[in-house]
Amino acid sequence: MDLKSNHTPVLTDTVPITKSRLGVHSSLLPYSPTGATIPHGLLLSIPRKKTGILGDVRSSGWLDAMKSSSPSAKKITKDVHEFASPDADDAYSTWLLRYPSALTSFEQMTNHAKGKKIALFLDYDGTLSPIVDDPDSALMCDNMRAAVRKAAEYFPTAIISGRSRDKVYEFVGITELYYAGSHGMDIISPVRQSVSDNHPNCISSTDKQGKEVNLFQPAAEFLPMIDEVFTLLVERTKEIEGAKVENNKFCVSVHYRNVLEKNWDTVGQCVNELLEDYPRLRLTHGRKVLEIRPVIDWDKGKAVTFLLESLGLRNREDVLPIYVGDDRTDEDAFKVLREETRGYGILVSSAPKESNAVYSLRDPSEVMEFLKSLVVCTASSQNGLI
Ligand SMILES: O=P(O)(O)OC[C@H]1O[C@H](O[C@H]2O[C@H](CO)[C@@H](O)[C@H](O)[C@H]2O)[C@H](O)[C@@H](O)[C@@H]1O
Repeated sequence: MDLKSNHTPVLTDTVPITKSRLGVHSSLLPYSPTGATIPHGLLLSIPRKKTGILGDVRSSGWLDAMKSSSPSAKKITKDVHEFASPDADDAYSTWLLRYPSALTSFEQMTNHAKGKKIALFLDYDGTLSPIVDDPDSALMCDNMRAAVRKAAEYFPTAIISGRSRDKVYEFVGITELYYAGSHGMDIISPVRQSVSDNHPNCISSTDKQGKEVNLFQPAAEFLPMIDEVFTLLVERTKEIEGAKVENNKFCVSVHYRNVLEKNWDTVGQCVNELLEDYPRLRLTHGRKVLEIRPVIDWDKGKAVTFLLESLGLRNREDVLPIYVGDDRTDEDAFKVLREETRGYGILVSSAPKESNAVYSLRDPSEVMEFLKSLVVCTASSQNGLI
């Protein structure tokens, strides 16, 4: 299977992803962990600096990063579907040459996948549910739920979300799936001895149905810190109309989708100022959201590898992982698949953007169509092999 296709890997994260890359700091403070529970290999060395000079901070980029963090759902709809200009259409068509639609390339994809077992990895927000103004109302529709449930009958299927694992489980509500919350920092996976041997933070536990599982929480020691930061951010942003702080267990999201653009810098300042006091936390950008997370070397890409290993599917020539996602955090997973030249990353986007994905889908409704097609195609062949 040739996954290199006709384009070379690209770096997608045009917006800086760490505090140091945001230009917040100008001198380097090596990260020194105080906790003992994180395996050494997971520690990220993030250069940090304490400055407090917010003028410098602003001029060095985080406000630009906030502004460029994905068009709103309304804007996408307007730009692409309702009043799409010929220029926008042309740009999207040109972009599709580099990231072909997984629907129009479906036959080609399944031909490449012949004889392989598919493992499905799905992001939640913007992939299974459309982006909406209120994060608590981002429910997936029943048809999508049915499509995911059906897919899980044929393929091992995992949801990997920035949300807390409990929250995403509440939204999805399908017991047959594997769930990774907090951008992969909270995973429930099948019991497998080799995995718990390799990952000291992996412990035996039981899931909601009482089944024995492995629970992997590589940032467990950060829990009190994240709670503290959540409480402080709720307090400090309470005067900013429209700002919303979400506790995602091992990370915190600060939403500014509903904040007037003129006040975005106030949101950014609040977050960056607070982070000055937490050198073991870092900042990443999502879709109109600032995400605060522990400085550990763990992301959605590592979560995919972990889950493949837990499912006994890692390093197997007969396994084809497919990851569908829309966000910058999903790029880590696309990258892993691309670098290992196995599997397909599928970017969900209605607007052209750089990605490590190989294919694209326009929106969640196309994701649903894709999942249904995979099931139909697989059902018509033998034993889950296509
Ligand atoms: O990894 P994901 O499952 O894609 O989660 C990423 C973040 O998604 C949510 O925020 C985004 O979706 C909201 C609902 O559509 C939208 O209002 C918000 O602007 C988006 O950023 C979620 O609320 C975050 O906590 C997740 O980190």
